[in-house]
Amino acid sequence: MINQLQEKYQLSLLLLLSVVAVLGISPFVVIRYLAGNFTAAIIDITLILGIITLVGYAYYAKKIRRVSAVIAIFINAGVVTIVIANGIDSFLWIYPVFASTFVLVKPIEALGINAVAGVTIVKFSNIFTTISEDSFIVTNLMLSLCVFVYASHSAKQFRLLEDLNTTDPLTGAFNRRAMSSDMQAALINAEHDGIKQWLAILDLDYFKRVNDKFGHAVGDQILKDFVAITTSHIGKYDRLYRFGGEEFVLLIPESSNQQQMFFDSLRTAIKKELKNPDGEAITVSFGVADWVPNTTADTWLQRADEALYLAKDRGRDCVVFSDS
Ligand SMILES: Nc1nc2c(ncn2[C@@H]2O[C@H](COP(=O)(O)OP(=O)(O)OP(=O)(O)O)[C@@H](O)[C@H]2O)c(=O)[nH]1
Repeated sequence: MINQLQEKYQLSLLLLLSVVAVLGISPFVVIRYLAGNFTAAIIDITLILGIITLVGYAYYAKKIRRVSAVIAIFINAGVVTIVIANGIDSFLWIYPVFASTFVLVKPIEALGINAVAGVTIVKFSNIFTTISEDSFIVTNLMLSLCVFVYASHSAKQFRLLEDLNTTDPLTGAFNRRAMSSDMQAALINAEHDGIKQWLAILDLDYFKRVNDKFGHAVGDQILKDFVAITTSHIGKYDRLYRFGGEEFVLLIPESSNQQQMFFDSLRTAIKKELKNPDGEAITVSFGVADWVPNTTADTWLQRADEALYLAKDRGRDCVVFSDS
């Protein structure tokens, strides 16, 4: 859900790479055919059709990572086959293919795939009667290592960008952007498989008094403590978002029928662990709405907000469920 940015980026790279590959390989189908080298022409056509099919599948099925890995293996197998079949004439294809592998899969996986392809070429092709085996190995190692360093660095930058894009800088909870895309995914899943899902708005009680009495910096620390405590009590797939100010949203994508107990025990745990500097408990009010057919992001939040309003009205420090 959170990896949408990465997925979009990977898909655009995949499309670009496939266009470059198709434009680059297509002329060779004609050249090999005219030269009477039908095996090479058939391998080239297979590569082009394979790449178009796989990229088309990735685009429509949205299985970008898996298909990228298949394409990486496919083009490496293709280059190995063509170098073994066609010899020195096709040798230079190794370099763009090995470099492209780093665009398709994780750097360490690309190193592995390239290593297998390189060793296969060394073992089975006859190109080393024309070129030096040492040069082949050293130039490939240099290429792979340089691209490996670049790709690793770029992957790290991407993770950072993704964190900045989806995380609230003060508390470390997910932000509203992440919440919107996760809610859309949760709604699609619920609509598709009918699994009950829950959305709760959690609002710290009388937080203004905390700020007024202890100052904004202490208020900030309490918000961070709240996130740390809540996160430690929720499930692996449950997600906490900062909705704004001292309001947070908890999205529970799959759940048992024990929701009343779960939210109450979470409320009690927060009350027990979240304290102001005088040691007094800070309480939280919960407004909870379950997923019902035809729920939209807006109606879901609205129902949870109405339940929260009732929780505040009933004296705070309690859980109120929307009655749909
Ligand atoms: N320290 C700090 N305070 C914040 C932040 N965001 C919002 N607040 C404060 O949260 C307080 C919210 O106050 P109110 O909306 O009146 O709510 P409340 O005092 O919690 O009262 P109830 O919600 O009715 O229980 C305000 O004082 C805001 O300044 C933040 O990032 N840091």
